[in-house]
Amino acid sequence: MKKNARQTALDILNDIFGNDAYANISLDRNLRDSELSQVDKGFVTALVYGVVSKRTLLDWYIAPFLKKQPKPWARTLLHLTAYQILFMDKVPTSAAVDEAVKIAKRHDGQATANFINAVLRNFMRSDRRQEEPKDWETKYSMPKLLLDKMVRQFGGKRTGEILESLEKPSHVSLRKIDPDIELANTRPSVLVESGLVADSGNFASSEAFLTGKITIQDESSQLVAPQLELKGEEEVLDACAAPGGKSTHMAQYLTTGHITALDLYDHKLELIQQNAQRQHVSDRIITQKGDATKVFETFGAERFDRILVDAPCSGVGLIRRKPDIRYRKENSDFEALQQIQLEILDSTSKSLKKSGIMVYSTCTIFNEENFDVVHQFLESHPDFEQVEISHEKTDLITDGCIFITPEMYHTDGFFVAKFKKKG
Ligand SMILES: C[S@@+](CC[C@H](N)C(=O)[O-])C[C@H]1O[C@@H](n2cnc3c(N)ncnc32)[C@H](O)[C@@H]1O
Repeated sequence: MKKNARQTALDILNDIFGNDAYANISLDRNLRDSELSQVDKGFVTALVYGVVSKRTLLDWYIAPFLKKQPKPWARTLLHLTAYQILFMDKVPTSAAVDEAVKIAKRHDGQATANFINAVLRNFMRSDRRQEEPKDWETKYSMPKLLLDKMVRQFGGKRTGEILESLEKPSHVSLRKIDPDIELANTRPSVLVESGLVADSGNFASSEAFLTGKITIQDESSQLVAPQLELKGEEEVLDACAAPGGKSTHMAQYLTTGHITALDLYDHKLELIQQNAQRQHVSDRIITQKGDATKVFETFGAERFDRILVDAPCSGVGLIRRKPDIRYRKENSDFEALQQIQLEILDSTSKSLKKSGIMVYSTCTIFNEENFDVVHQFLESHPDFEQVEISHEKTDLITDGCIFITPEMYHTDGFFVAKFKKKG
């Protein structure tokens, strides 16, 4: 039997919460070969991301109507249906409930179907729908660990603004590869010359994307490549390169120079190659499997003119696009990541030529992976100095670094620091 959209969404959600699958990967795996129409695939994607980003809140709405604790899949089915009732104006409530009851019956028989039916009907008859929780942990479905860290770093007011902005749908951000390209329903980015922004749209299947005239890359991430000050002939190391967003952007500035694009995994190196081919820069990008903490051992001293360390990080700045990130963090992750980030910088710094430029970037908003790393690196590497970054949008700059949080320009949260090796 052909699997319908809601059943597909439920299966993906169970994969995420039951098997710890990444939402984007599970969506891709389940939708790639599915017989669903494009509209239904869009519906599944909206359901999955919606339920993931509002899981705690949805549970708060249905909890008073649970006379017994449902099995995990049945609880997720209730979340899925409550999400349609509360947040999807165009979906008729009756269709959402009827389909939930059918799924429950197929899955576990009539008794469970009756239970799901009773919970949902009681929820709809109550005033609960008009209520809103006050605490941010529930209202924004944000785990306490992250919430506490945000409040400590940003204070209550700005944390509230960040959380509120994460609730709004992401923009689609594009990078122009053909500088003259004009695309309907897009507007120029106010942050980067290379950028175009759209409120929505499936650009990955557009002619411009497939022929390499544009690519999909967040505006904040497009701020990185210009910091390398590439003239064209440089030998560049991109130490953590996959899937190649920044390697391919840097390659656009090169003529005779090359980028060595390093990453740990073969399947990720393939993604860089695919991206480079589509964007017509594969002659300037050499992929290599390797560990960025061992760059010095692999490449030796003073080998590169420029180095980019787009480090593995907690990715908290990406929560709007990847809402499941919030459930994957533990305190020890932040400490471990800082250690790796410093190890990578230590090793790569030795392979940079004198007077060379090294750029460090992350897609997180927490100090311990950003400013603290910069301070510790500079303290232990007196042969390096920080280069102050400037930008016409002066609010992007904090202590000489680009530091952008998601509420400022509705982009991902991002950090960029720039260093020079003394001559
Ligand atoms: C933030 S992502 C890089 C994104 C990429 N620069 C881009 O713009 O598309 C970090 C990457 O670092 C890789 N990575 C993690 N640890 C690494 C290590 N020790 N050495 C090399 N790459 C590593 C991960 O596989 C991941 O692809």
